[in-house]
Amino acid sequence: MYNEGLLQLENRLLELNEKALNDFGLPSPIRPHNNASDIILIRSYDTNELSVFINENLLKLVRDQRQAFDAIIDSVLNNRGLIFFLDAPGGIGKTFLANLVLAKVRQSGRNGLAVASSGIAATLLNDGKTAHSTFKLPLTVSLEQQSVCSIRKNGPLGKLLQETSLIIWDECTMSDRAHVEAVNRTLKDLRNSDAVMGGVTFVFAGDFRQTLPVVTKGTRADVIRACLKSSHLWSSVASLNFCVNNSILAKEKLFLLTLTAMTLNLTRH
Ligand SMILES: Nc1ncnc2c1ncn2[C@@H]1O[C@H](COP(=O)(O)OP(=O)(O)OP(=O)(O)O)[C@@H](O)[C@H]1O
Repeated sequence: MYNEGLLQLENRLLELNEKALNDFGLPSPIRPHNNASDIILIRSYDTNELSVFINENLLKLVRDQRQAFDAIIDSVLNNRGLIFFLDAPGGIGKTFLANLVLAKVRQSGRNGLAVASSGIAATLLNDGKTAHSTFKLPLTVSLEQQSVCSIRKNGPLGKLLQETSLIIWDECTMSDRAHVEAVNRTLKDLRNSDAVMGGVTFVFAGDFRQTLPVVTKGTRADVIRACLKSSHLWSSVASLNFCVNNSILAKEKLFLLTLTAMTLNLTRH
């Protein structure tokens, strides 16, 4: 019990700032691994469960979603390191597609990381976390500084990012581009690569029609300047556009009509 407590504490510390208990003068837990730096901050997935999930949902993809799915999976499986942006209005199925892509990549035994700009959006992704916690993003970034994330190359998180084949960043349109640029610099350094995002297949998802980055006391021009679209990285991004998902809209319309009918019935009595 005592050892289990220490293990859990140390795992959390490693996740938060890559430090072990003995870095703080506290007793170290006994681990099945040789040392704390061997811990890989990655979950192992049940491939049977993933297969069931994929089989259930792959056939549901509409044409545009399927094309996007194939393009992303092709980039991952052939190590093309392409950068995509899932461009569609809210409710059209970006998160649905993202979860399916993650399942496919994880089922193939590769690492797929899911992050989102907000905590709520992160909970909708399978094993998703916030971009801030995953990339250890600096709290204050400015476009003038060449900020990087505080991730050690030989630490567990550094190793994980070197081995990752796919990163999905949902609701990226809410993030300041300085954060995305800091991640780009960090991945290039960690993966010893000059390619954008260090050569990992990267999928941004979001909707510029929804919330944009918040710039304290900023003008409209400042907000536009903070947008991902204003970044030099944007020229490397391939947009995958979704049309309106008719089948889903039809169901939603039917649901709304049923609700309206029920409300009218209630008010009549
Ligand atoms: N091809 C599909 N088949 C069945 N259901 C789908 C499909 N695509 C999306 N959906 C469903 O539609 C709803 C909205 O999808 P989703 O949350 O992925 O949209 P989104 O584009 O990420 O929205 P937002 O930008 O608001 O986060 C969800 O309930 C999802 O399960």
